[in-house]
Amino acid sequence: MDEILTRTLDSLPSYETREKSPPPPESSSLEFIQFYRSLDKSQRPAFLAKLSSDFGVDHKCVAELAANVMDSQKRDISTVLQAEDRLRYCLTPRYKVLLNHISRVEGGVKFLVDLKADVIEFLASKTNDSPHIRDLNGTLKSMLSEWFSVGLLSLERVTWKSPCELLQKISQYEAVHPVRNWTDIKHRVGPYRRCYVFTHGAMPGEPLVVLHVALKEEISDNIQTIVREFSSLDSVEDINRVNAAVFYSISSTQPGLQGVELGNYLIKRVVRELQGEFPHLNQFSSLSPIPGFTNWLLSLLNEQRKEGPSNRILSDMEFMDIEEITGGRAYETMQKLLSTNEWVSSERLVKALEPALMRLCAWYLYGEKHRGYALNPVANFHLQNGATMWRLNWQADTSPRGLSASCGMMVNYRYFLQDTSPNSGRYLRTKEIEASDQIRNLVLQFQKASKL
Ligand SMILES: CC(C)(COP(=O)(O)OP(=O)(O)OC[C@H]1O[C@@H](n2cnc3c(N)ncnc32)[C@H](O)[C@@H]1OP(=O)(O)O)[C@@H](O)C(=O)NCCC(=O)NCCSC(=O)CC(=O)O
Repeated sequence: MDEILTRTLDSLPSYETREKSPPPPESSSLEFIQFYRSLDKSQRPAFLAKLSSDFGVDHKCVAELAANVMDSQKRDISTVLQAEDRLRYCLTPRYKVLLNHISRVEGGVKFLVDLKADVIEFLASKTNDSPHIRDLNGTLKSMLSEWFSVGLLSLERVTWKSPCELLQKISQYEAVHPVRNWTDIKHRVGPYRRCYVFTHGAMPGEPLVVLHVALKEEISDNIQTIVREFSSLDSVEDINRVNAAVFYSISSTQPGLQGVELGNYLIKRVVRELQGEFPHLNQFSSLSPIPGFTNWLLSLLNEQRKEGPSNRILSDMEFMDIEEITGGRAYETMQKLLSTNEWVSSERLVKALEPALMRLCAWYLYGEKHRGYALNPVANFHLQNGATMWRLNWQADTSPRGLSASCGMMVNYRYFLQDTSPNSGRYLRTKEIEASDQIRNLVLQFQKASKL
C-alpha cells in the first residue's frame, strides 16, 4: 500500500513552479485506479485513511505561511495578497493533485464518484471516521460539486424511443415505486407522463438522477391513480386536461453524488421545461412517500405500553372504539395490527383510526426533528428545495409497501414557484417549516390530544 501511494502521489509542486510543473504521467492515475479497485471493501478504509493522513495538507507549511500572512498585514496590499495566495496554495491536499489528474483519464470521474460513495459509507458506518477521512470527503464533495454543477448537466426526456439500455437503467434505478415489467415502464413514459434525467459528459449513458412526473387535471392525492391507471398508449394528450404536474418519484442513482443536490436542480429544471410545453401549467407538487412513520409510531406505542399512557396518542373516544372493535387492549392491539397491516381489512377500524393516524403522521412530519430539521428525509429534501408541506392524504398508497412505510398515507409537497427561494432560505436558516392550514390544524389537534 505505501509503495503504490509513494509512487503515484507526487509531492505538491512548489508555489513558484505550480503552473509550470508537468502533470504526473497518466500511468500513475491508471495504476492508482487499478490498485484501489483491486482492494476489497474491507481493505479500503485503511487505504483511504493512509492516503488522507499521509498525503494531505502540509500542516507545518500552512502554519509558517499563516504567520507570514499575519506579518504581512502591516505591509502593502500586494504583499498581503501574495502571502494569502501562497497560503491558499499550501492548503491544497497533496492527494488533490492526483484526484484532479484521475478526473482527466477515461472513466476517471466515475471512479471518483464511486470513491466518494465508499468514503460516505465508511463515515456513515463509523468504520473509519478519522478527521483526515472527513477532510478527504470534503475535498471530493467540492470537486464533484464543481464538475456536476447544473450548467454542466444535460437534461434528457426519456421516452419509449429512448435507447433500450437507458429504459432498462431507469427501471432498475426506480427506488420509490418499483417498476413491475416493460409494460409498466412503457406507461410511465407514455401519454400524460414524463420522465426526465440529468446526464453528464464524463459519465455517458448514465442517468445521474431520475424524475417521474404525472400530468393531471389536479394534484393527485393517491398513487394508485398514477402507477396503476394509465391512458391508452396511443391516446393523444389533451392540453386542456393538464393543469398540474405531479412529481411522484425522484431517485439519485449515484450514492457518491449525495450532497450535490442533483434532485433539487432537476425538479427546478423540469418545472421550466414543462412550463415551456404547457404555458398555462401553474400547479407543481410532489406526491411523496413517508418512509419511517409506521416504525416511529410502533416505537411510540411500545413506550406507551411500557411506561403507561403518559401522553395520549388516542382520545378517550378512539381508545374505547378500538377496544370495542377489536375486543383487545387498544395500544397492544394497535401495535399488532399496524405491524401486520391487518387493520386495513376492517372498515370500522380504518374509520376509527383515521383521525388519530392523520394527526400522528402530521406531527411526525412537522414536529419530529433531526438536528433541528425535519426527521423524515423526504420531507427534509423537499423543504430544503423550498416546497410547502401542503396536504396529507389518507389511504393514498394502500400497497403493502405503502402500509408498512406509512400506514398508507402520502404527502404533497407543493412548489409555489414564487415562494421556493425564500422558503428554502428560511428553512435552512431557521429550520422553520412552511406548511398549509391542513397540516397546521392536524398538528394542533395532535398537540391538544397529547403532551409529546
Ligand atoms: C431524494 C434524493 C433524490 C435527493 O438526492 P440529492 O442528491 O438531490 O440530494 P442530497 O443528496 O443533497 O440530499 C438532500 C436531502 O435529501 C434527503 N434524502 C431523501 N432521501 C434520502 C436518501 N434515501 N438518502 C439520503 N438522503 C435522502 C436528505 O435529507 C438530504 O438532506 P441532508 O443532506 O441534509 O441529509 C435522494 O436522496 C434519493 O434518491 N433518495 C431515495 C429515493 C427517495 O426517497 N426519493 C424521494 C421520495 S420520491 C418523492 O418525494 C416524489 C418526488 O418528489 O418525485
